[in-house]
Amino acid sequence: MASLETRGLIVDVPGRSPGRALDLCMAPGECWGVLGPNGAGKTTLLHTLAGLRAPRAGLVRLEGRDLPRWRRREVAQRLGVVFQERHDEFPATVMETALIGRHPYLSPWQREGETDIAHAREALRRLDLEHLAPRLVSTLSGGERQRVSLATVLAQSPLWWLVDEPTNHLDLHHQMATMTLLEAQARAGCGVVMCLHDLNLAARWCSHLLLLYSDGEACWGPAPDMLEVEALERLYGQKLMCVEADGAPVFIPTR
Ligand SMILES: Nc1ncnc2c1ncn2[C@@H]1O[C@H](COP(=O)(O)OP(=O)(O)OP(=O)(O)O)[C@@H](O)[C@H]1O
Repeated sequence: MASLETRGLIVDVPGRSPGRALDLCMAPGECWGVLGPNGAGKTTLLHTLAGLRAPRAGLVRLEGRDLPRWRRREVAQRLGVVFQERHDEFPATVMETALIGRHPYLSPWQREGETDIAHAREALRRLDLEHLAPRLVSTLSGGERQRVSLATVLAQSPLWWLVDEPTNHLDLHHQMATMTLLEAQARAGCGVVMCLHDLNLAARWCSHLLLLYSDGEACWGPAPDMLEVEALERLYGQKLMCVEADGAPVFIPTR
């Protein structure tokens, strides 16, 4: 019942023919990677799943109920979205930003309480950001800001994580730490849907994959079934070779 589903979903990518309707059934515990070339509609799909953008056709269903039938606050308690870039440049500190994750649980003029502050502190600790708590977000590096976005959703404790490029701007250590965090969320009973450009992160960490093609075609299923060299070459218009390392397939673009 805690599933996130789509029925006949056509995401609204302007100027594109409908392509294949998405009938996805994503369950808690699963980690979905959305792969595809630039402009294929990955971000648009994520925003549609979050109810931030209307689909061209079809519907999104959360816990068996159509998304528009939920109250916005109920959705915010269940779906956490990590956007690719944040442009809201309010002069807020790292701590104040993490506390925004608690707003779905507060009434409009209610101040954050001790539990909220404890959630935010713990989220900052998990993302290696404790020492930056009093800093203005506008003064942070790209990778530090990305970790603040992740910490804000962690403080929110959503059932579903919708993440656009989780490793954007992150160094190798923080890439691994972030993927480990998302995997731990899935193990703890959350669902994760993430757009990824790094095919190898997807191959290593995702239980399921959705391949979105430029023309609106799509296919999806358990990751091992989707990691076919030919399908991936067609997806990216790029020749690939595949080797195995550390127990996972590794795809290398050939020159
Ligand atoms: N408001 C808009 N008006 C016109 N075109 C738009 C609008 N929003 C998105 N698009 C177009 O829809 C297409 C899909 O965009 P989207 O951001 O979902 O792609 P993406 O797969 O996430 O790409 P990327 O890998 O570059 O992040 C793009 O071609 C984009 O230019």
